[in-house]
Amino acid sequence: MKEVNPNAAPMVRIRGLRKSFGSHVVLDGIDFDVQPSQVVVVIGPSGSGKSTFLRCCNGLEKPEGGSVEICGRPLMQDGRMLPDHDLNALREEVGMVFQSFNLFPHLSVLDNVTLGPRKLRSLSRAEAEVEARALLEKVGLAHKASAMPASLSGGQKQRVAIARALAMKPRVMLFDEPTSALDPELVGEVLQVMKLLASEGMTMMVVTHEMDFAREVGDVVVVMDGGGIIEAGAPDVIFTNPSQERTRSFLQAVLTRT
Ligand SMILES: Nc1ncnc2c1ncn2[C@@H]1O[C@H](COP(=O)(O)OP(=O)(O)OP(=O)(O)O)[C@@H](O)[C@H]1O
Repeated sequence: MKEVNPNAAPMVRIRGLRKSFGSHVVLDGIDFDVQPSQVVVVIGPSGSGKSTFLRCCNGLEKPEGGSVEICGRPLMQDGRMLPDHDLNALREEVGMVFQSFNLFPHLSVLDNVTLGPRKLRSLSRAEAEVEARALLEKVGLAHKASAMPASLSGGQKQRVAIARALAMKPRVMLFDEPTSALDPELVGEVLQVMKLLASEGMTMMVVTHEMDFAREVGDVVVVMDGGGIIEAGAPDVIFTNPSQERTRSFLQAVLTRT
């Protein structure tokens, strides 16, 4: 477990977060802090609001109430989002990786990674390419710089998506089921890159069904159900001695399935 400085300001501070779709309350007043360098793994049954929670943390979903702060700066307050210009600036601090990769299909791997820094960080093509090649090296794909996304495996696409998110130099990385769309034999290569980022001190929030990853890499495991966080704690506690019966039966169901 990483040392967490109790006096450090949280990297992500969430208070009273509420989100509904129509009459369906998905997040019912969530309070949570993510400390710098922490890896928070979010687990819970299907439909428990894990993705919605993550998406609220970078403004992809607009909540009805509550606040989210990134590095002390409000992304939303009392359910009101920042104006677009400020929201976009703050979003650059929060990288997001989706289940479905979301690469630009008409751009090469290198151009996928350089686009954001050129447009939003105002880097020259040459500067952006130097950084992008280093990131592709980090995710083990330096040799695929000129390839088109369609020629890559799912695991390779996801590693490009991670490199692309990192190219914006985020302070926090959000992963929404990054391995769920992958064939089982490709899951490991993506988890490996995520483990590397964790070991380098990246602050991460990860929604995943990969319980081994939650156990090995998570500093905190958050269990969601019924519109809220039902418990949160160190993986060894959550996995061996959860305080909630709902956590126990969820884990039992998941662990017997895998
Ligand atoms: N855009 C939307 N419009 C209407 N309902 C939505 C929308 N997005 C999510 N929901 C509903 O909100 C609830 C929570 O969805 P969410 O995707 O956050 O759950 P989850 O825990 O991530 O589920 P899963 O593990 O299956 O991905 C679900 O009942 C879902 O159907």
